[in-house]
Formats: sequence, C-alpha cells, structure tokens
Amino acid sequence: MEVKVFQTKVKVAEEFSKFLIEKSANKKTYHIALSGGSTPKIVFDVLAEEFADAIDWNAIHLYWGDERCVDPEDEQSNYRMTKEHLISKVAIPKENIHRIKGENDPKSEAERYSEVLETELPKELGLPQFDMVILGMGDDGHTASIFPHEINLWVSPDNCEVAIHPESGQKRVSLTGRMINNAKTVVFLVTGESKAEKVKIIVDREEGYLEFPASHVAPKTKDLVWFLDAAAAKLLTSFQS
Ligand SMILES: O=C(O)[C@H](O)[C@@H](O)[C@H](O)[C@H](O)COP(=O)(O)O
Repeated sequence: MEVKVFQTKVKVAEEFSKFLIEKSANKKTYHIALSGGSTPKIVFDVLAEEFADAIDWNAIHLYWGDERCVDPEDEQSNYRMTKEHLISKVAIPKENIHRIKGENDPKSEAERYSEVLETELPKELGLPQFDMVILGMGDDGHTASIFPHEINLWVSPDNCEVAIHPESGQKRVSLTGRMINNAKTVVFLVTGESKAEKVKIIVDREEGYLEFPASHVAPKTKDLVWFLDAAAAKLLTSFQS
C-alpha cells in the first residue's frame, strides 16, 4: 500500500491524472472501473481539461465500480456524472463505454454486468481482470457500494451484487471484492476532512478496522495507491501537514 498526500483536491486530481497517463501509456487496451459520488468530479474535470491529449482514448475502456439503480439521466446516476465531467469532453469511442444500466431490474443487471466483465476483460487466475479500479470511500468506510451493514457482499462468489444504501434504501449494483482485488492496480481517491477518521483507522489498521469494507481492498498484485488531500490525511500518524 502506498499513500500519496497532496495539499489540495486539485493537486490530487493533477497527480492522479499523471499516474493514469503513466499506467496506461503504450497499452492497446486499458480497462478502468470508475468510482462514483462527488470526489471524482474534480478529478474527471482536471483529467479532461488539462491532460486529455496525453491519453490514447481509443485504448481506454470505462466501466463502473458501482451504479445507483436509477435512470442514466437521473442526477444521482454515476454514469451521468461521468458523462458530464469526463466522457462529454474527450474523444473516447462510445463502444468503449460499458455502463451499468441503472434503469434495469437490479438483480438482472447485476447478472448482465457480471457477464459483460467475463466477456470484455482479460482473465487472471480465471477471473476478469481490470487494469485499474478507482475507488472512493464513504464517511462510513464503504467502498464501491459495499456498505458495512452488508459487508458479506464483499466475499460474494459473483462479480457483481445488488446492494442497498443503509440510509436511503436505494438499490445499487456493485462490484464485489473478487473483482476489485483481482485488478492490476487499485487507486483510492479520498478527499475532505469528513473522511479523516476512517482513513486513519483503515490506513493505520487500528482496532476494528476490518468492520469497514474499504479495509478489505487488497489487490493480489499489492499495487494499491491512496491519493489523499491534506484534509483527509490529517490524522495519519505517518503524515503531518
Ligand atoms: O456511488 C457512489 O456513491 C460511490 O461509488 C461511492 O462508493 C463513493 O465513492 C463514496 O460514497 C464516496 O463518495 P463521495 O466522493 O461523494 O464522498
């Protein structure tokens, strides 16, 4: 696990963009699962507006780590957020966009998307392998849409599961641990003071850390990088701003 801390969200976005450019350079295809929520917005804006020319978008295939079970034009849709902040600004072929169809029946969509991953991704150890999975982390330590109250979904034998948001009850389709931990590279993009307490427990492996799904992210390749801003990292013993 590598922890990179930068003073501001914009700096996190810039440094992550350079990281992605380096990782995807000279690759014929590069399969990335994206996180949703609000953190990626600034990252996608910076990537699209400042670094787009350094990426071969014909090689990039976009997937999602999770999606809310809503229409793709709904303001809660992770696909809609990604389209607004990234896809609409770069020359990525539409056939390279593999969205989770939030408008479908959740259980059927989890099955369909599991099949998409089997078909589209190369295999490693018999499982579909992403080149990169980008994750966020909730204030409650969830990641993708695996929440603490349903942490059993992490060890599902399937590639995707239907999850339920603990407060809103909203259904979501999420990658499971076996997809996330089979990736070549896993990146956490976590910013803001509200994340600091869980970042400390999870990164410093404090007592009870395994209650939180984000703690279970451990790619077999060991290529796990946390990109944090100073606010999210402020309680880390290994970092004092
Ligand atoms: O669909 C989602 O909401 C995300 O995939 C989720 O896992 C997100 O990454 C965290 O909840 C952090 O969200 P913020 O970036 O909004 O804090």
